[in-house]
Amino acid sequence: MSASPPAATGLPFDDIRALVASMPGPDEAARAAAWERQAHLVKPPGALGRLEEIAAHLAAWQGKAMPQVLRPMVVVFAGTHGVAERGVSPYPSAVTRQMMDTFTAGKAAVNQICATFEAGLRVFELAVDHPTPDIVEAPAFDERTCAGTIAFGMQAISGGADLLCLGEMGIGNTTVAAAVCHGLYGGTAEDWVGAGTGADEAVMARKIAAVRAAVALNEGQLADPLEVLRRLGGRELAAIAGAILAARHEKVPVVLDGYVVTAAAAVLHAMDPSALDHCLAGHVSAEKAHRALLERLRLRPILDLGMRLGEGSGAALAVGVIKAAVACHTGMATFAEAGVSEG
Ligand SMILES: O=C(O)c1ccc[n+]([C@@H]2O[C@H](COP(=O)([O-])O)[C@@H](O)[C@H]2O)c1
Ligand SMILES: Cc1cc2nc[nH]c2cc1C
Repeated sequence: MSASPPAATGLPFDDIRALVASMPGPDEAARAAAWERQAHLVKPPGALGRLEEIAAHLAAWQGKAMPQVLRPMVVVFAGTHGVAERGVSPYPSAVTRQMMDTFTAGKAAVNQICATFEAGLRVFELAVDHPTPDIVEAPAFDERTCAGTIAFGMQAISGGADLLCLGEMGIGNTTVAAAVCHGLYGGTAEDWVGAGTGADEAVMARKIAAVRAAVALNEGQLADPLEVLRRLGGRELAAIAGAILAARHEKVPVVLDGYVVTAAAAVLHAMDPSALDHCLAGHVSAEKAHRALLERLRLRPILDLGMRLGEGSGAALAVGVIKAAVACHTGMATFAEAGVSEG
């Protein structure tokens, strides 16, 4: 269930930029054919609401009028963060490996949700025993390692999935996600920091101070979104960006999980506003800034259940809705086939 840590590939940022510049667009003929079919299915037009949009989205990005979700895959990237030693989470960094063991034992929340919807689950370890440097003091990576970790994340689709759900595990990573958002979008540290796993007032104050200081350390160096990722991010965020990019090139639609995954996705969006067009937001998490971030990215969450777990749980839960959308699209009769009178 886990893979080895990222190997340094020597891939520089220019290669990542080239992959962003060469992203394929949607199959508009497949999208149009899907909407045409929806118009004839045995229901009042539009009566399946968002399910119809989801079916058309999958048609456009899988490139087939009759999309399928037979092999949904949830990929969880796990990383550790030097900044966690500043007391920005109620939990110790050791929980990251302990939770990986729990995923392997099949006993975490995401395991149960994947089993419920017959989704696969893969956990990729990203050198969990070697935290990235504290972003308040130094960049999280050098360019080669950051690009190598993005490349490593591209393996997420290697199993042949037809829908890729992205999740993460990493104590301290809601601080890192806030730093990335603050670095990309400005505002104040307070705008982007939330309670994560359940920060109290003292932890919140340390989080805000850490995010403010990390961004201040890099003042004048954050115009390039890949530099924001390199200086303020972490391994799981870099790998998630790579997975989103690889899925786009392989015609695999993506489902994003919570704030941390969306912050990683935002790096690609800042490089090219169309970079997330193949992505659905599985849910809006209870992390304070997630809703605002989704709005900024023009992503409408499928679910809004007050969850704030991470580990891909919200994206995995959305698989149930997405599977139902595809089942209706492909399995329903048309008015003519059912012999039902059209209005
Ligand atoms: O992504 C989210 O919306 C989210 C919100 C709250 C918590 N998390 C998870 O909690 C961990 C990070 O929380 P923290 O407090 O350690 O920064 C990490 O393992 C995430 O998967 C994730
Ligand atoms: C127990 C626990 C489980 C998690 N799953 C994702 N992040 C997590 C953080 C904690 C603390």
